[in-house]
Amino acid sequence: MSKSKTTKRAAPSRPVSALLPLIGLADREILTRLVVTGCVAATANLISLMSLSAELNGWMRGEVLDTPFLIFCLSLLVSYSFSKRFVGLVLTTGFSALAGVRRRFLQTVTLGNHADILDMQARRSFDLGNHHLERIAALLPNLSIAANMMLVAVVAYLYLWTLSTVGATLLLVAGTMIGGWYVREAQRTRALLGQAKESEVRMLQGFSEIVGGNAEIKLGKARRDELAQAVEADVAQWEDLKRRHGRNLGELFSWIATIVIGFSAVFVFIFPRMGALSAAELPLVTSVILFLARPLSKFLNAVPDYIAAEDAANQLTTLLAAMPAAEYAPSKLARAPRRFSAIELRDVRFAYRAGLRPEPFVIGPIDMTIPAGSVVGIVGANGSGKSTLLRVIPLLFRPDEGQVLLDGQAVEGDRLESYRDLFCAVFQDHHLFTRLPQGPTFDAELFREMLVYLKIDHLVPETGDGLLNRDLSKGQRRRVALAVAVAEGRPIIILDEWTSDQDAEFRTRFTNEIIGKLRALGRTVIFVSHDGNAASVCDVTIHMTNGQMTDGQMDTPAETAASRPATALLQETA
Ligand SMILES: Nc1ncnc2c1ncn2[C@@H]1O[C@H](COP(=O)(O)OP(=O)(O)OP(=O)(O)O)[C@@H](O)[C@H]1O
Repeated sequence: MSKSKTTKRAAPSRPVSALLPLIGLADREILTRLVVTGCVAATANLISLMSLSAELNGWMRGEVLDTPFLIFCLSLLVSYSFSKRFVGLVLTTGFSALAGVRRRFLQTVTLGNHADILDMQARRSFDLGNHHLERIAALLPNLSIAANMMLVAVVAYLYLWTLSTVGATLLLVAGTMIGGWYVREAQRTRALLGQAKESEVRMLQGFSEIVGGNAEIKLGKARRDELAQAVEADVAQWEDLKRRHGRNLGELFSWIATIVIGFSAVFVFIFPRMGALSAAELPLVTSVILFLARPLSKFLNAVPDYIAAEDAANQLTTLLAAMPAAEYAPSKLARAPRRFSAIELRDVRFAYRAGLRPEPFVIGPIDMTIPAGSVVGIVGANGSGKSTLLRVIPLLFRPDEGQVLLDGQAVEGDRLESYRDLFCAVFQDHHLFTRLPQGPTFDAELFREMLVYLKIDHLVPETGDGLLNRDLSKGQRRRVALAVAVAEGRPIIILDEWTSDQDAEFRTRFTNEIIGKLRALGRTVIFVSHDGNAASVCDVTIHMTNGQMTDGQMDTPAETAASRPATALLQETA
């Protein structure tokens, strides 16, 4: 079987902004609509200001002007409705694009038909990706308002240009210089936040170690002090970085107000004295400058947020580029297959990807046959590769070499999904879903019957829903999980050390009864066990030693039920 581990997408060339394409605003048509809407809103905004200022001038001259008031009302209305459209367009486009990213997570990381289905790396990427996504989503409303304000500032600035070329040029030069400084400062402030986040992660890890290992550290004073000191150091570092960040942010925001008022002062105090502005122009220019102050400070205030969102978008884009290309498609299977004759593993070899160890753990080459209806036990020492093999058989881990055959045909391409559908499993780290399967193949009657058989029915509500809401012990959870697996009706049941959390009664019942019951239901059972007696109920016993299969012959089954032809049993229950 050919290896199909993470197929990486080609790394894209780095664009000017990672945020805009990510939130769907790099699209030319949307950008044009945004600019037009924003400019109409900004112009209307400016007209309302100008009519206000004209009215004020009129009053000062002892005149009452009716027309500007009408213009004021109309322009205010236009400004309101177009600003609303602008912000709405940014937010709807942005959130739709972010929902698209979420769908991509769903299709690739969570459900993707790729090798690393249980890979921690995929889970980490998912958590990290979600974190970035949340940050961008939280900043988006603020940024959309700031973008709208930026257009208002641009229009007001263009108007200022018509009133005072010297003033507008001075403003542009000073604005470029001060803006450059401001962005650099905002980046430095943002970097502090990044460092604070790192120490926060370490600090929270420390806290969860202390909470998780509470019982252990209560028994060992030295260990407790050591952990407490490490967490205290992280808390102190986090505090220091957060304080510096807060101070810098406060300074930046104060600068905004100072800069804007400083500019107004230049226009009001200096320009008229220099003769650059006439007494008639002064009130108009001053009102434009004061008008500029509001959108400008709103825009500048959002710069640190924008840097944070760009940072998150950059990381998210890198993550998306590295995501596996294999995508999930809704199942075409109307009904899971219920019959097969045999599964064969031929020269199968699987290696974990290199991690902390210099040499990754390898299993194989494995050769084995699993006839339908048989009971296969996998035994061996800790770390010998039993659980790994248990994930290779249903192809949750795809072999690097060799083939898996279903009824003599290699399981590849389109056959993979229907092959996996033959199995249900209770792994060591199994997940008990909050809702029972809803499909027609789930046998609710058999589920209740199994709950009674496994003596857990009194703790599971009649509907079966909210299973996880019940405070079940580990052993009880495994019993419920087994009942669900059986009721799902798939022909093969995988059990990884199912007895490890069971009491003495159920440990004994597992080999003496439960396996026999599953066999009688026509199920093929593949299980891992440390129980020395397990081999006595198996048709095939696989002995694993350091990833190698040292023995895998068909033993004589201890249970008489096994002597019935497997296919006959399957046909009975299908
Ligand atoms: N995700 C992983 N990445 C890399 N190596 C792993 C991973 N999971 C397990 N291993 C390694 O593979 C080896 C076999 O692990 P496996 O869980 O299959 O053993 P096992 O026989 O089931 O052990 P146990 O009886 O303790 O459950 C171990 O040495 C383990 O360190």
